[in-house]
Amino acid sequence: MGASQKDFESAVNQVKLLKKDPGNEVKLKLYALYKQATEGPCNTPKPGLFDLINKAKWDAWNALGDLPKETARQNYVDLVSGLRSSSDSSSQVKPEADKKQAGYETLVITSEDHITKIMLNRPAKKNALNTQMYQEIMLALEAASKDDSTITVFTGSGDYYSSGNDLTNFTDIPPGGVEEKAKNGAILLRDFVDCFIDFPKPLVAVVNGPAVGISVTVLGLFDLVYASDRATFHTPFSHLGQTPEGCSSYTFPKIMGLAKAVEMLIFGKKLTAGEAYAQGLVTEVFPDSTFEKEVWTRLKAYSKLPRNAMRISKQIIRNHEKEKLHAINAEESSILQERWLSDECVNAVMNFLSQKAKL
Ligand SMILES: CCCCCCCCCC/C=C\CC(=O)SCCNC(=O)CCNC(=O)[C@H](O)C(C)(C)COP(=O)(O)OP(=O)(O)OC[C@H]1O[C@@H](n2cnc3c(N)ncnc32)[C@H](O)[C@@H]1OP(=O)(O)O
Repeated sequence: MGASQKDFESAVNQVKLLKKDPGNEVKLKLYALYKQATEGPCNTPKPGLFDLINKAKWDAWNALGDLPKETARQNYVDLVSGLRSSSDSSSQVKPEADKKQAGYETLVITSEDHITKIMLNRPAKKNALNTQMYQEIMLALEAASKDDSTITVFTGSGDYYSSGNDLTNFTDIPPGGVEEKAKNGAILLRDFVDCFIDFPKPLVAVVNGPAVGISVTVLGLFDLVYASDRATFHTPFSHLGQTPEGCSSYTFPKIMGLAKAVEMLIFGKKLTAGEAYAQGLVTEVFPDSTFEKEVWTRLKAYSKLPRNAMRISKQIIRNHEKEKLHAINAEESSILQERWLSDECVNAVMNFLSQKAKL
């Protein structure tokens, strides 16, 4: 006799209680069997090219063809029963370490000793910048520019400083299509980088681990960059079919010379912290074991310096270039708007997303 509706419902509930993630392949099977058991053969339209996850789900369901509902129900119950026995023997605990200040979901912001610290806080995603994080950083910079702190510090939570732009930003296509997505992305990028160009107080990066993409390029707009010797600096733009942003097409050649900037920005050479220091992108490198202690001792001392003198000195140093930086930012953003629509970029992003797809 096949599984009853009650057995099936119970299996559906048991899936929610599994202690161990069964992995994408099994989740696809479960999804497909569930849909077949409850709705019958797949007859919904195939999702679009960019909609990777729903497309994978659709493929799995569609592959079941005309499998009868009863058989699908039985197969589902059998699959869940197998998963339960293997899941009971091992449990996976997801770390839940985020203590977030009210108002921000992707950042932890603290103010102490006249220092406003903005911590990127998506450690499970290596602090990749999703659209919410871009927006929250802009708000945080606006608030920090007006608060009573003397310096503002960026750092990352967990083992990464940041893995750069969240590549899932390229999914979730609006009704206006990919062109609208790219246009909005370029506006967001431009506004985001403008906030760094205009930030009036000394801006410090405490680079606690590897940094990728836009988290590296904007370092050219910071006033101090302290790095752990575990940090690396990587701008794999060509690999992603993309081009430099964050004003790096201007700041990097200026900071490190054309030859070294080209190695990073065109050929995607990943620098160690020592190399980044030698090339002038990093102010100082510290051993990882004493990084936090040394850096924060230093910053606390700096934060006691007179606020107005620091702010005015920054203005004198940076103001000549502001107009130019805004123009460069606008140009880089508009070039990227085109790039995001290119086959080179679409294929590279899809490659990453399909390897990492979670269902
Ligand atoms: C058209 C609209 C655009 C809108 C955006 C506007 C503004 C954008 C402007 C900037 C444009 C580009 C600049 C860039 O920053 S380019 C650089 C982009 N970053 C990358 O290419 C890095 C991709 N990630 C990796 O290569 C690897 O994850 C890693 C960082 C080397 C770490 O490898 P790992 O093996 O140690 O860890 P891994 O298992 O891969 O990662 C853990 C989980 O984190 C997720 N994740 C990591 N990085 C990203 C990322 N950049 N985007 C999305 N998700 C990321 C990864 O998927 C894992 O997740 P899960 O555990 O599988 O769920």
